[in-house]
Amino acid sequence: MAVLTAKRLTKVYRTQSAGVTAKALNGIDLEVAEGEFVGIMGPSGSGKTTLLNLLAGLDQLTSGELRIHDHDVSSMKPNDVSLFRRRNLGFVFQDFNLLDTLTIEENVSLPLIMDGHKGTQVLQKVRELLAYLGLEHVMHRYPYEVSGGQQQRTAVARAIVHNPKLVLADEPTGNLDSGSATALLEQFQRLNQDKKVTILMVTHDPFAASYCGRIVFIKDGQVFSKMDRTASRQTFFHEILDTLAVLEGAKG
Ligand SMILES: Nc1ncnc2c1ncn2[C@@H]1O[C@H](COP(=O)(O)OP(=O)(O)OP(=O)(O)O)[C@@H](O)[C@H]1O
Repeated sequence: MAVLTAKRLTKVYRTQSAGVTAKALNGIDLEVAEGEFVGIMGPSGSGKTTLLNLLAGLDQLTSGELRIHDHDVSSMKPNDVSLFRRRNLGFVFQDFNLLDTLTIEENVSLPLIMDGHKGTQVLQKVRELLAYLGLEHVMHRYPYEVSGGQQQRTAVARAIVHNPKLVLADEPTGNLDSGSATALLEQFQRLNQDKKVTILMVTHDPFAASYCGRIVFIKDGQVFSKMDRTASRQTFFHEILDTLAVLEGAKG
């Protein structure tokens, strides 16, 4: 079943200077099925952030159709979009975005509390997840008292604690050292395989992308090519490097 279906998405930005427009997305089609781990790659300025913002309901499409879990997000009112986003999506950002005034455990509890859940039910679910992600020994600390890798795993726990239909990750390894990045990618892979979490990840990094099951390459606001992982991660990594070389070399 498709979790996300985007058809002919376009986004035109109107810049401050009168009459000047920038076409950031130019007819993107994208489909993500339940249980997939999909990567989005593309050169700087190709439209990755714009695409993610549209999928997240943080910005409005200029034209096209966007369905998430059979809801037509493109025709929802802004208030409905924010509620829909909170219930159905999870987010992991490059800079973690944790609240410094809350402990690790409280940060992860927040989505459930905001959704009206209370007491032991919240505590049990959060502690289970923290244990699964190897964070139980730091759960009473504040974000600035744990490592970057632990902060990002906390962000992952917060992104999935309410069982969202889709997790959107924007350069999640961008601020991590290589050891923590690898650990995070292995967690993503485990969550995807064991817990069937559906993930869409934007990344510049071919190593991070090699953990995905499928990559969609974009260039100049359009889909340039798609690639499925059919063999080992190492083989996929080399295939991604080859495609990036063609992508960077191709005239826009
Ligand atoms: N608010 C804005 N107003 C006008 N143009 C914009 C705006 N945001 C992005 N753009 C333009 O839209 C295009 C796509 O930008 P976007 O940020 O989506 O690319 P990106 O692939 O995420 O780039 P990067 O990898 O450098 O973050 C670029 O040409 C950019 O200059």
